[in-house]
Amino acid sequence: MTDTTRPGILVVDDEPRSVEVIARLLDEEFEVFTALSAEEGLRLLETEWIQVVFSDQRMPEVSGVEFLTQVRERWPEVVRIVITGYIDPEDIIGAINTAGIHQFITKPWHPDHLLLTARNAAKMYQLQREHDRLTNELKLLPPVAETRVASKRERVRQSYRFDGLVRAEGSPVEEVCRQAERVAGFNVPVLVLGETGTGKELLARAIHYGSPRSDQPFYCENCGAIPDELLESELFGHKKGAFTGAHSNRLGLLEQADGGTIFLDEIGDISPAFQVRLLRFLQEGEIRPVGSNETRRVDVRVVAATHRDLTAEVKAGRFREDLYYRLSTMTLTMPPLRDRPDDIPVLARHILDRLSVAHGKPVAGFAPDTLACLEAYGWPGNVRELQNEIMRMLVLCEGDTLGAELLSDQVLRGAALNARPASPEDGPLPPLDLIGQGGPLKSRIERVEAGILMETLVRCRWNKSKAADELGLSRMGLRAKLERYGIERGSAQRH
Ligand SMILES: Nc1ncnc2c1ncn2[C@@H]1O[C@H](COP(=O)(O)OP(=O)(O)OP(=O)(O)O)[C@@H](O)[C@H]1O
Repeated sequence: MTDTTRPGILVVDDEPRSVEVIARLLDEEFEVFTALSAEEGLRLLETEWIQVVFSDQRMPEVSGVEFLTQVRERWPEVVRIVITGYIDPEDIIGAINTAGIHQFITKPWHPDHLLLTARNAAKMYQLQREHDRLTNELKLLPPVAETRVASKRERVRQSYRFDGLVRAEGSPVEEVCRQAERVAGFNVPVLVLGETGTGKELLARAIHYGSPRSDQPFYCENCGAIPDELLESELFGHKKGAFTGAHSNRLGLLEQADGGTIFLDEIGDISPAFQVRLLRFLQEGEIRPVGSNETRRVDVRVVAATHRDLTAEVKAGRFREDLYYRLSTMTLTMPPLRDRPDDIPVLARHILDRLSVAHGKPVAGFAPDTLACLEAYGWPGNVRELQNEIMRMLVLCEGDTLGAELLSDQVLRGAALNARPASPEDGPLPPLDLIGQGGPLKSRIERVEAGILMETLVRCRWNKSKAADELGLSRMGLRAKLERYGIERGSAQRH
């Protein structure tokens, strides 16, 4: 069985004696594989975990550079080194361009030099892998204004702290974060429940970056709507030829996340067969790539999430009870945005600041009636939908404030419909079904304004001082507007 703790090195040379000498030299520190031809070398690359290739330049069938060009095409991450008897500057440039050669070693080589080259190459492989991982994580990062951190890693960590989950004081999200912070330090699985867009993934990242594993990788896999075979190969990896299209070996995410955390989103959607596969992994801590006979032990913390009611799924027999208990040592629930309306203005402000910096479009903020609508709307898509709405408004905005006229019909209409009277005698529902109808912008805006006035008065139980305060109007200003729109308590609005 391959020793995955030592870097794998492949030595290719048609001279058995040369191969043997190099192998003996490197054997103490590396897992060494040897091949007497390029063809044999390619076969080994397909099946073994190899990070560095040393190849002789002069071989009968293909040259070292030609062989390493093929290696580059199929395994670009592998570090490639040529051993050659002569050095011609033009050959070097050609080899660097076509085969991406990391280094040339000239014959006769010194053992110390060869060993040092092997060590540096293995280190380079690791650094490159780490770099790729951080770049991937940074791609997913929300841009953070005013954050100056020393390193990329620190930037990632800073962005995903628990206070990166924006919420108002006293929000139910505070309690969720408190519990998550407590469980972060324990090496136990966490199940995050909540509707789509509520911030489950953000919470999972905060758990990882708040845990002792924070220096290790964090990977996400969306398990929903993806066929079993693909999911299996994504998570567990596969060997070349394991199925049609498996052109090369592939390292699964569970192995890549070794030492760190994997976030399995939409876990409630996995098939019964895959539930068994996952349960086995959780019980044994071992993975076996598709098409391979070898198992490997990995240490990965699992944070799973679903928008489904998983206990109901268990009761209905669609989700295995044993897997449910394995995953849910600690269960956290992200509340929907409509159940935490106080978070809306804080989140809206945060999102607007972030987007206006990211898109270089400074705006002062939201008009009071815009905020009132944002707070009244139900947000079935939660924070993600709020983000999209604000982005849309930012694109359309021509002034320096986001006015209600920029809101989508959906939000305007939904906000109005949600603004139910506190009791029947408090008055009629605002006639905001008119909003969706056509007409010149000015009259549509007036209809929106009238609706917002009505909604605010209903919510403030017709306390006009409170409504005026909330709307940022003087009492006189409010009265003028009410007269203009013919709004009074107990009467149907005339617009
Ligand atoms: N409290 C919050 N503070 C700041 N941003 C948030 C917050 N909650 C969610 N977001 C943002 O909203 C978007 C959706 O969040 P996230 O992807 O974490 O939700 P989710 O519940 O995992 O969604 P899904 O179930 O659809 O995968 C992300 O861009 C995230 O950064």
